[in-house]
Amino acid sequence: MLLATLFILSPIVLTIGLLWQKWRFWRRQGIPTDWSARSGQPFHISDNECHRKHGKVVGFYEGLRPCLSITDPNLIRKVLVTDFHKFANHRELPAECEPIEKGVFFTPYPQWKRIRALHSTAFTTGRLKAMLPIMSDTFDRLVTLLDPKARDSQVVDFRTVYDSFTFDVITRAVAGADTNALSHPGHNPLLKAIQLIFQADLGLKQALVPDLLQHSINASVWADRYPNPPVDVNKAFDKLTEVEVIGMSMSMLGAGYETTASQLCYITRILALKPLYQTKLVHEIHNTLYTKDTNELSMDYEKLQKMPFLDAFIKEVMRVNCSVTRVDRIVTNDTYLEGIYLPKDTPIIIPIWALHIDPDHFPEPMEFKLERFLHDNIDTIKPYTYLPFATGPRNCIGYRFALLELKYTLVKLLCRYEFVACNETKDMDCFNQLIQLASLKPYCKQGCIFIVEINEFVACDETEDMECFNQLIQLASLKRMMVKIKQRDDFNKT
Ligand code: HEM
Repeated sequence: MLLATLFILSPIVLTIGLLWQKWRFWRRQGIPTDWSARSGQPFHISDNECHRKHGKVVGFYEGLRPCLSITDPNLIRKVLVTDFHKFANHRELPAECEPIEKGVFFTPYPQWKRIRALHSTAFTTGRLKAMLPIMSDTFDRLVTLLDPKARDSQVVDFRTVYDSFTFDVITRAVAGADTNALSHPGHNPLLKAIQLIFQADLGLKQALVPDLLQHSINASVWADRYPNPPVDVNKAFDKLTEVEVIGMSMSMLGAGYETTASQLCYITRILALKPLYQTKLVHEIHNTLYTKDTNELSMDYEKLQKMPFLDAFIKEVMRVNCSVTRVDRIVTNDTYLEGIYLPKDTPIIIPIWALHIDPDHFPEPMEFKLERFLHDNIDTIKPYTYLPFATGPRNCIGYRFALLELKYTLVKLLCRYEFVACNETKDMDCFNQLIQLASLKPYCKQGCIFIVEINEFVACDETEDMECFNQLIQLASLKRMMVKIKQRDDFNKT
């Protein structure tokens, strides 16, 4: 009897002992451990909660695997920049799924180095300047869509509009394909296929099944629009296999349209809610771009770089509303990070949003204050605390393109339109505060508790708001951005 009991109990005891050993990994090293159930909450919320509660270096577990999350600027510098080769990779895809795994985002070091170098040729200053006509032409399509709505002061869902706009810009500029998503916002098959790739619940492999995507890209790369592609780009493409070219196109399209569209949504919302910024930006546009002799506005790459108010405005929008709320790195081989032992394959998380709203780095973090990024104050921002595009050798390859597109589009929009907050725009603001409020509650561990608290708060608001808010929580991304648009009559049209 005793033997039988021992026989049954020993594997259980052994398993518990093993788990105990594994789950003491961080404690043994004196690193605070976050035990909260992270599932059910968007990353930015759980990351922020975890750092508010435990400090700037926190361990947690994904199953048995230890993971480290850091908001300490010195450690971030080491991981992203100075010791880059030890932490060079993003997480791998769950299953083999060509061609996206051959794209620059997922390719592991050292192969990544070659691919990244070839891709970088697409974002030199010369090439960015050459992309301005594409942005201009695509903006004209946007105007065709928005003008009738602006004439009637309609409420527009800018989410769908900007998704199509940025998708057209990126497909034309980076993949040399023109799918004209703006002609039917929300109904473009290629855009839908790309969106599927990023719906986590479908699984990447399944989402890639539509041949449509590959065929579209294959057929269109450097087709009609670029019968004679620039020599340097041709050379770069020669050095990539066909799968790598497709992987690259998918990485660029995927990484390049939604991120930028989200920022345009946030920009539009802030402008609508704080009209004073529209006035100030219009003032700067007028002072910088208006030519007295010709009585016209002229815009080029250099002039756009010399607009400090515009620059600060966009930076502050990106601080509070990151498109990418966290980045990760994987430890390449067993190593130490400032005395912390990290076995091979340990994920390291850099929670960008939590970093951006840390009051140690940005006083009154929830206040929209673009002064932080104006010349007189910029030096007060500590290095490695503001990272909308991350930093170091594996930072966002398209960040200069994205900033150019944001600035260009914002200036053109403001020359033509005025944005006015409607009820739904204001609700969004309230929802954002709610998310932040909830995220500051240190002991709100589960998604359900989180929602109960929201329910209490929302009880006096309309049901529709709740629906919209739930979408926000679930997807941690913007589903809609409703703002009223009006024709501007106080400005020369460009
Ligand atoms: C506002 C817009 C954008 C934001 C906020 C953004 C942000 C980011 C961030 C945070 C990363 C991760 C960097 C890291 O892991 O260290 C990233 C990577 C990347 N981004 Fe962007 N991005 C934007 C627009 C774009 C655009 C327009 C393109 C393409 C033209 C692009 C292409 C990429 C690619 C290919 C990577 C992977 C780089 C690599 O692993 O070497 N992004 N982006």
